[in-house]
Amino acid sequence: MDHPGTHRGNGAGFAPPVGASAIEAHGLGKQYRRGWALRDVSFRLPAGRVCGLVGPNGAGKSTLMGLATNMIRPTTGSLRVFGAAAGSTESVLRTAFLTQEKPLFGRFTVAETLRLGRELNPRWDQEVAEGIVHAGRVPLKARIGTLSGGQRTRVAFALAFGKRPDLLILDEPMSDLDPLVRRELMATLTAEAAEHGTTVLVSSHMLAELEHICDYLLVVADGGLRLAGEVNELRAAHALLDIPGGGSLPAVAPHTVIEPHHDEGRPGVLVRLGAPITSGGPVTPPTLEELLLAYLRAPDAPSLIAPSARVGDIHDIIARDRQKAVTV
Ligand SMILES: Nc1ncnc2c1ncn2[C@@H]1O[C@H](COP(=O)(O)OP(=O)(O)OP(=O)(O)O)[C@@H](O)[C@H]1O
Repeated sequence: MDHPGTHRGNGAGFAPPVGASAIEAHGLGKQYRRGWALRDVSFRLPAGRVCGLVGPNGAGKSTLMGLATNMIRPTTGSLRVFGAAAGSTESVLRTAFLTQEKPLFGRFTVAETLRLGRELNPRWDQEVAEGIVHAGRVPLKARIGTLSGGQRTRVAFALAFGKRPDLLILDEPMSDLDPLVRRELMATLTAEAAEHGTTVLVSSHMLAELEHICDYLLVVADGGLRLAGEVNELRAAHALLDIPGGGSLPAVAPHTVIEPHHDEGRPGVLVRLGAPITSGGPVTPPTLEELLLAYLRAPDAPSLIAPSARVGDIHDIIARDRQKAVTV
């Protein structure tokens, strides 16, 4: 079953509707007894993106994913999935969630587990699910309880992909996989996302790995959103600048220094650009990993929500109105 506003599975790639949001959060917050796990978070994740969710331990990543899948109820604010309230039938049918725990029935065989997936999901794709299981040579007759941790993860992946979700949320799903299997499942992930236009939100501490698969980024720290936007727009908003002689920080004004950066022993800084740089040769944007490390190491740096990730942005509203006019 296709959904309004999506174009799916023609094998020629996917162009999400202009302005469509997979996730939109407004003033989202979650307070536990010990304090706020997430506070006043507002952003949108445009449909069709593969988005990395990054942050230090305890930053609020799992909480955000729990809120997006209605496993956790917000204390403040709201979150919508493709325009529907998190937890509504529509958002549940369109979302697959894979956690670190991967709860599966130990007594079920792999085949029975996939059959359950088929019976519970109207859009089930048996071929995709079996393909993922077969690629790891996991026997369909094996009981889940007898599988290794990595094999169980593979079955959980098969269930998630077999559901043919529009939004796939992965909470550090690959921590127990060997490097070759990680690579294989990452490749499956990006191929599936590109072919079917699936929006992916994946949390990971493996920054170098995210660089290969993500075109969008959310960085959380201490319960707040620090960076949000397209990888390219976030990288282009920053630069690595040499500081000749090693001193003179005023030379980097009007930019915001995020952190000192030493490239092959040359003193420099990673800055958020406050104005275009017109002199001094080409500007080097940081790699995604350099950018993420800088923000993780500099918790006091001001947050940056790029235009594409802002909610209530006038351009969004205009684009969405245009889209509505086209689809009416
Ligand atoms: N059920 C809960 N009860 C109380 N506090 C909680 C609960 N779940 C999470 N927290 C707290 O909320 C904060 C955010 O936790 P969360 O699990 O979202 O972080 P995370 O970014 O996913 O961390 P990690 O990278 O370690 O998995 C932490 O301080 C955590 O202790």
